[in-house]
Amino acid sequence: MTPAVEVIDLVKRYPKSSTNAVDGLSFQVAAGEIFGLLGPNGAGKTTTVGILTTRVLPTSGTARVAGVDVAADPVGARSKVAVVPQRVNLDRSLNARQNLLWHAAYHGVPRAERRRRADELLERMGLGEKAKARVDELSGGQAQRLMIARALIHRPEVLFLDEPSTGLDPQARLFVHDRINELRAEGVTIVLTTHDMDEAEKLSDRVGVVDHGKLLTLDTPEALIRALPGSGTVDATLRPDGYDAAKISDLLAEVRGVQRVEQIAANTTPDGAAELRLRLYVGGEPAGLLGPVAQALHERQVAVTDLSLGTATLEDVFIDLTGRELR
Ligand SMILES: Nc1ncnc2c1ncn2[C@@H]1O[C@H](COP(=O)(O)OP(=O)(O)OP(=O)(O)O)[C@@H](O)[C@H]1O
Repeated sequence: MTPAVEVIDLVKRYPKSSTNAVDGLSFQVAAGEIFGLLGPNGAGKTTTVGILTTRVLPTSGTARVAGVDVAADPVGARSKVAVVPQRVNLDRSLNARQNLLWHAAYHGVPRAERRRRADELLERMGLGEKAKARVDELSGGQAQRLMIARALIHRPEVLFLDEPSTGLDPQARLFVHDRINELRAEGVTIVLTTHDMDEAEKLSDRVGVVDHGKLLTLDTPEALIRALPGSGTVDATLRPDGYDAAKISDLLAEVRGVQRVEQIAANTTPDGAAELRLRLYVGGEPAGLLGPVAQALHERQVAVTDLSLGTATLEDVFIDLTGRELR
């Protein structure tokens, strides 16, 4: 079966830049899949999506959507894809329904069909009451839903969603997630770029993590979490009292069963005491480590304010791959 998205050795260097924004990227997305494209700020995600949606010209390499080469046949490619950008780019001179009708006309949807599809999509996106509302009268969440409706009007095979739930309240976020899952069930392929690891873990069949324009890993969220050294965790909040963080980390790394110790935060509490939060990644059952960890800290007279169990998440995988430094 033809992949919905196919990227081979893709390179993009912007004019006057000394580095490649996309640097030899290769991956495939199967038809009907929800694929999460993740990476820190500046990793090259928007550029990659820009190439796949024909808004950015690649420097070299190949990019295909639904089997169509985006460089050789941009018009053909545009008929197969749709993109929902992060920023609202609706036409403010038109009402909600007119935005959809205009877009349908642009894509050559037959006149009689345009109205039917527009009304159906307004209903589906919970905007039935807002058909005649001007764009300025829509809330951020409603505008976002209207952009999804607009993207779907020409029945694209691949839908690119850029940060689909940034700025949405929890209800709107759940609503959008339900619609995304529904679209997948209908066979639409979805490429999602997001910084929300919880969203990526929940929605994506597979995720690819990119940094500096290169693919670092690609697999199902479950497999990536399982592959993380120590996928169970113990979070410890401590009062280091004179010990430095590195020393306490070394001490805990020696507790049997602890595979890796990561410093999550070092703060000062409102009463002026130093507080340190560490995450211990453990190989086996993390509950069995609570006693030994508490004991090791007690022996050094380090006060513990909280010890709790957790399992690793996609966020842990992401941080493990891309580090904690701010971009
Ligand atoms: N139009 C442009 N001209 C020059 N450089 C650009 C342009 N657009 C992006 N870049 C650079 O290309 C690199 C990749 O940027 P890109 O926007 O693709 O990353 P991203 O992963 O989408 O980041 P974010 O998560 O912040 O949206 C960055 O170093 C950025 O500064």
